[in-house]
Amino acid sequence: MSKTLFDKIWNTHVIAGQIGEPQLLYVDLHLIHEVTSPQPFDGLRSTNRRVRRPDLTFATMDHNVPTKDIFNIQDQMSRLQMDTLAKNTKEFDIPLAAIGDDKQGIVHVVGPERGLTQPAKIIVCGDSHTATHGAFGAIAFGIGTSEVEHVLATQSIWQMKPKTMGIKITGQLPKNIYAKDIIMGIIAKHGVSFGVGYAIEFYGEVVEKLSMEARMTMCNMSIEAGSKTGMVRPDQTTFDYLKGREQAPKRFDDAVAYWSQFYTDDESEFDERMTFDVSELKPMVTWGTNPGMALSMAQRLPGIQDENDQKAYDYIGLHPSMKPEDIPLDYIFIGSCTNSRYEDLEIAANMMAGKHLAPNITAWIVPGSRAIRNQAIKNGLAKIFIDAGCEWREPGCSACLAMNPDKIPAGKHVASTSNRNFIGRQGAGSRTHLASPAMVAAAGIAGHFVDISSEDFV
Ligand SMILES: CC(C)[C@H](C(=O)O)[C@@H](O)C(=O)O
Ligand code: SF4
Repeated sequence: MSKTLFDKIWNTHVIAGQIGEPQLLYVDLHLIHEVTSPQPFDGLRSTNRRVRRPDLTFATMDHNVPTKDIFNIQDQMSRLQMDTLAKNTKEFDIPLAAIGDDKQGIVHVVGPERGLTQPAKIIVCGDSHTATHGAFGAIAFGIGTSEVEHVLATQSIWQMKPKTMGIKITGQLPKNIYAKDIIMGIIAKHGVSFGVGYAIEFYGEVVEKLSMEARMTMCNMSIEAGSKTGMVRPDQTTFDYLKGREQAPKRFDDAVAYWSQFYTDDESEFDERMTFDVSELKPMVTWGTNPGMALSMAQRLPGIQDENDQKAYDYIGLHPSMKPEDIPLDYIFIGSCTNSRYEDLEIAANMMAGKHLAPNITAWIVPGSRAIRNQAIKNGLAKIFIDAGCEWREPGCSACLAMNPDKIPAGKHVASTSNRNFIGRQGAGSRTHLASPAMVAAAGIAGHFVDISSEDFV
């Protein structure tokens, strides 16, 4: 019988339970960060249990890292969370990439970078953007705090099997249009909850040509469509990315042979299907307070349909029928697990090379990991950013959610490569406009958003 990629991985991991009820699944990789792990470890201690597979668990520090002066953690809560993670990982023998460490970075950036994220695995983390790892053809999803404890203790998790949705991406990607625009375009069209209850697989000719970095950006934002899991079939691009990475399988050819069995046999197997054509896609930006409140550079800000729109407009300080070019920007932020990988920085640096930021703009460039940071310094990207007038920071979540000193001030507008534009997300009263790294970099130079896909843009 033909099966989906999702079904094949699921079926190889069921330990107990029947379809239609929660099933117990084996977990191949458990990623941990400082925010959602303190209680689970307390739970283990209070019941005198150990971590079942510390070797399949990996911890990093990301949310609370001060990206300017990494060891100078002023905030008491942040410091407590970091110290607690260091203490817990030591006590339970879990590998930790602490601040300053070569392997440290945003959890969803370092998993793939180390080669821990691999096809056909089940990967969990107490973090909603775990969907990112699905780009490798893994089932990867965020879990709650009590589930983190369960996985630590048993290396397994109870889950209801979701339905599957195939999103076929067709057409030709226009100039300067990226994976970020595709996923933002899909969410703008179908809303922030169409994926609830579904595991999404992205497929089709456009996806096949995307780099691993771009696939990660798409899968990362599946959660913003309500789906806990976004995935892409593993292929040669996936295998080439993984080859030679620190934690990649040593018998690599055998691994590739195994991974190659994991694909959707027939698209008619999806419970739900949709198609998204990118040929006419324009750069996307958000105007409101959820990722679905977005428009393309060819549109004007929408009219007020309901109370939610009114609230969003009141918060964001804009008005209907404005052009996206007229959104007054104060900051640009290039970072987060959506868009802080080397390729993202390279695209942004290309936009900024030999140019300088507009006088109204403050820019923070925050690489997703120390490895990326080092590579960007070595290859001259950091210099381009610094010469353009940007602040070049240390790796961490930074202004993506402002759980650290990187906060956008109240009332200020930021063009951001992150994934959420919720009220207060990037600092109390901050006003977020999500976009691709190329768009955000170009906005930094121009001082406002510009249509980088237009013929006139050079
Ligand atoms: C802090 C963490 C639990 C949270 C998440 O789950 O996503 C954060 O990473 C976010 O992006 O909002
Ligand atoms: S970068 Fe942002 S979205 Fe990603 S894990 Fe950190 S806070 Fe969450």
